[in-house]
Parts: sequence; structure tokens; C-alpha cells
Amino acid sequence: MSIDAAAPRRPHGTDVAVRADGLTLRYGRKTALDGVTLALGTGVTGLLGPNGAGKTTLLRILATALAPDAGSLRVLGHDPLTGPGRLAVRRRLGYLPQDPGFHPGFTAFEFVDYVAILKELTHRGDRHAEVRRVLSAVGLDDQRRTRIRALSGGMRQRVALAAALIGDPDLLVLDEPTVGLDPQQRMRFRELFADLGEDRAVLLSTHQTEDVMSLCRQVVVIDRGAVRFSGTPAELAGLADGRVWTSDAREPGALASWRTGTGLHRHVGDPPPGAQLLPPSIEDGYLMLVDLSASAVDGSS
Ligand SMILES: Nc1ncnc2c1ncn2[C@@H]1O[C@H](COP(=O)(O)OP(=O)(O)OP(=O)(O)O)[C@@H](O)[C@H]1O
Repeated sequence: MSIDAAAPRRPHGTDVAVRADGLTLRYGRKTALDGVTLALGTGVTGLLGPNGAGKTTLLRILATALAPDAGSLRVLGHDPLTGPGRLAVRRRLGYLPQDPGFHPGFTAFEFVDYVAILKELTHRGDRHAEVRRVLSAVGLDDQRRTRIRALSGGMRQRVALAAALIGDPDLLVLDEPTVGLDPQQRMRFRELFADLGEDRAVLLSTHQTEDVMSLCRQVVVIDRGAVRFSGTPAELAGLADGRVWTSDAREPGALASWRTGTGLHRHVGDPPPGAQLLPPSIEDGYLMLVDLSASAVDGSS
């Protein structure tokens, strides 16, 4: 099959790339997802949540690497809980897992080429052109022949992203894609994701609220296996409107309180009378939502 045959133009008018309803998943006695319901359309959606919230579990289900115990799912118009549906989704999906499982002896080119073969790009010339295209898209033209064991962590991350881009997928599921990247590469990746999100759905989990602010059309916050928020980044920041203030000292009554680089303290919660209010960031909105008892901020909450 040639690249063209493997990558038909994505259908127009299919606004909802993913629709999940009541997704539940348990690892033994641990409930990792507890009735997750969401819809993802064209554009970049950021998935935020504390460590252990269930982000990777959710992404693995959407990427067909894991089946939920309960709930229903449509991905790109298919049901990935059936054999034929799963195959159809995998053909049109790009997935960057948290741990891509590189063979360190492969060169960057060989690894991405291997993924391209698995994606049924069997015509050698077309496939190699596609491998060069995606390696170039992530800025690895000069490292094509370098063995993965000799690449830095950030460069390996770029190889993994290149593999996810093979075949110009209609849905990109990216688990912490900007981890380990230097600021210049992070900026470059944001631009690449924004371009990719022009005409397809891109879901990325991240702990970087700046990533969400600068490139996401939609943001979903999950905590303890459930969706706590779904809306625009501005709406997430808006949750903390009138609830962020600054002062000289720590405020034990605040939900979160931390010392900033200026020496002043920033607080999120119920401000005392006369407090000097600050415009909220999406991080402030996020802090209003998640269970901070599980992850103390600066030891003060
Ligand atoms: N294979 C597994 N066996 C048992 N428990 C698991 C397994 N994988 C994940 N968990 C648990 O399920 C919960 C959700 O984990 P998950 O990796 O989805 O969270 P996450 O939001 O991606 O976290 P992080 O931000 O730290 O990557 C956590 O409590 C985790 O300990």
C-alpha cells in the first residue's frame, strides 16, 4: 500500500473525533478512571491533572492500547472496542506514549521506518520519503543516522513524536510530548502542534500550563479518575477570578500559597478583605479544581 492509499484525506465535517461516555478502568482494586465522559473536536486539547489522576490511562484507552472495563467510545467514527473498529482507528491514529520503548541500537531513521512498516506503508520509496518528512518536521534532519542510544533525552522525544506523525494521522494522542525539551524546541513543538490542530484533533497531556495557554483551544482537567473541568483555557483561568492575591507573608488559610521569585507570596483561595487581587492564570484555575491535599504546594496547604 502506498502512502496515499494509507492516508486518505480526513473527512470534512466530522467535528467530533472522540466521544467517550462513562469510561471506567480498574487496575485490580485501584480505580484509575471513574466514569470519564468527554468529546474532542478539531484543534488542540490539553489534558491536565495531578500525578496519578488517570491521564496516561485515558490516553492509552483512546489509543486502543487498553480496553475500559465499562463505558462506550467512538474514535474517528469507529468503535475501538471491536476488532475491526480497533484496526480502523489504529490506521488513522498517531500515538506518542510516555515510554516509547526504543530499541537503542536503531538509528532514528530505522526506528521511525520500523513504525512506518507497522503502519502498513509497504512501498519502500514512499515510506522512506515519509520518514524523512516527519524527521524533518521535528528538526532531526542531521540526526537521521545517529543511533538512539547516542541521542539526548529531548532528541529521543523528538524521534518518538516523528513516529507518531507517520502517515499524517487524523487523531494525535500525545502523552507529555514536551517533556525534556529545551525552550527553543518547546516553542517549535507548540507551533507544530498548532499547525497539526488546524485540521485534526490533537490531544496532549501535559503538566505545563504554559503549553495549554499558548496552544490549546480546549482544556480538560482530570483528577482522581474523573473529569473536573472542560472548557477553554480562558474559562479555566476565570475559575480563579477574584481569588488570587498577593501579600508579603504566607497565608495559611489559602488553598495554595507560595513564595514567588520577587519575594512576595501569591495565594489562591478566599482572599481576606482589602487583599491586593491579581489577574488569574490557568494554573490558578487549575489549583482551584484539584485535590491539593494529595500534593501540598510549598508545604503550606
Ligand atoms: N499497571 C498499573 N497497575 C496498577 N495501578 C496502575 C497501573 N498503571 C497506573 N496505575 C495507577 O492508576 C492511577 C492512574 O495512573 P496514570 O498513569 O493513568 O496517571 P497519570 O495521570 O498519567 O499520572 P502522571 O502524571 O504521574 O503520569 C494511579 O494511581 C496509578 O498508580
